[in-house]
Amino acid sequence: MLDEKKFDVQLNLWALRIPREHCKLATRILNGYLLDRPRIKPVTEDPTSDKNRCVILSEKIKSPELSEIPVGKVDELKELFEIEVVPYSMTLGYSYWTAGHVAHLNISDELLPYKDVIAKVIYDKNYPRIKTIVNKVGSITNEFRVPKFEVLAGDSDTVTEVKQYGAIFKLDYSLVYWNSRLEHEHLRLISKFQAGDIVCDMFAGIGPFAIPAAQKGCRVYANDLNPDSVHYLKTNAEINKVSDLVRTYNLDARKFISSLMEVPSSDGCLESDKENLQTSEKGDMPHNSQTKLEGSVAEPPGESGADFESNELLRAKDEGNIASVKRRSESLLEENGNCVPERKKRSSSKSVKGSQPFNAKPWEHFDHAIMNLPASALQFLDAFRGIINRKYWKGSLPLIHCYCFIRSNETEDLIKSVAENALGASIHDPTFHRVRDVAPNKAMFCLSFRLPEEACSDDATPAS
Ligand SMILES: C[S@@+](CC[C@H](N)C(=O)[O-])C[C@H]1O[C@@H](n2cnc3c(N)ncnc32)[C@H](O)[C@@H]1O
Repeated sequence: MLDEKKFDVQLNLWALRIPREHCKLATRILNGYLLDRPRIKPVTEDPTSDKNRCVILSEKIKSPELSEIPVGKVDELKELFEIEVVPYSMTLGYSYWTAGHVAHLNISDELLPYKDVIAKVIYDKNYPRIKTIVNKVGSITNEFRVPKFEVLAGDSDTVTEVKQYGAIFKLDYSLVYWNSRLEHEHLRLISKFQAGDIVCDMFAGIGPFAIPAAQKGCRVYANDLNPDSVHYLKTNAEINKVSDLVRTYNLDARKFISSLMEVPSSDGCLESDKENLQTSEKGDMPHNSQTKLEGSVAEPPGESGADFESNELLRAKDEGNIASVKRRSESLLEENGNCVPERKKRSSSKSVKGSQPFNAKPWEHFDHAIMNLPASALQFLDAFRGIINRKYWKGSLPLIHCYCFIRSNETEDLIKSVAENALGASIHDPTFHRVRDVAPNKAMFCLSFRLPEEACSDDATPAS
């Protein structure tokens, strides 16, 4: 008989008891220092008074002196209200420890000799709810950020489904990147977007930003270099019924953004479209030459885009042609097989906010770029140098959300200067949002800023 009590984990934490009207601001100030556990909200009712709330602090806050929180933040709170620190205990019981049908273990070195026994017990006690037990092996070194797992018990099928904020994500965890701990962050960033916004997700993975953004009514250009991620990105757009708002690409991020920003020539067709046509006509690329350079157009089922994708995109000769092939498909979709002169096309993307179908022109406007590849996204900022053509651009410049790591011996100013060097321009009013600690001396941050005007100047050279 399974003793469910054995699964209990007792958390002895600290919380701040604060007037409810200050809750929003206080949680913003305490960003990075709040309890960070999936499915648990760090703000709860105060059992002693409905005028207050309890803001539960992270497990790393060890004492009521709050010495782990920077003094500046504590001072900011003190200006708002008198700080009252109270002990806060909670038990994460058997029901908390939900799992998909795969249990991921990260067995420490000293327990490795017992890994098979551990796996067997978990498997026997939880089958059929859990069908596979895996253990993470080594650290992630490959460019697609895919961890290696060994199957310790059960079915070796590595395809699974997870749910986040009402969206379903299908994935093969042996082939693609996935991290359930980013759920809050995905949600936080999407909460900044408006319906109708145009979003470029440069390192989209299987879609945890792209899908909920589309569910909110944003139009999303989603790209990933890993062809398996793109496969699941498309699948997930279909499962969540947002294919008409998500366009998927399988390119290097620099190539992706520069292709997307390519302005069509005056006759409404891109120069590279013409080259593409020639390539297709010559037929020097076999139909089945689908490589990781495939770009795809996620059109609603039954639209003419489907044929276009299967016949034309698979023939695309190199990465540079992909977006232009895609854009030509937009023209084709717009007017039944003909490239449409600019004047006949619909008006600017901004004027169609929230409308269907997906008829954006990213070289005229996009609102947000998401760059979640924290180990190197800062270096990819050079991709924005000189890519915006002021002659065509409408409205304000886009907001860039660039994820990065900051070590304890580094400062936000240092990271800002790394970003500025890559951009070739000064960044004004950046915000740093602390996402989570990833190691004792290293935290993941999201650096958000508006693309500086300077980065659009003719002197800013595009990245090669
Ligand atoms: C940290 S994951 C983030 C995935 C997703 N945005 C998320 O939040 O879960 C980074 C992704 O970038 C992709 N990637 C790595 N190098 C890339 C490149 N040069 N261009 C485009 N995508 C790349 C990887 O395949 C991986 O899916």
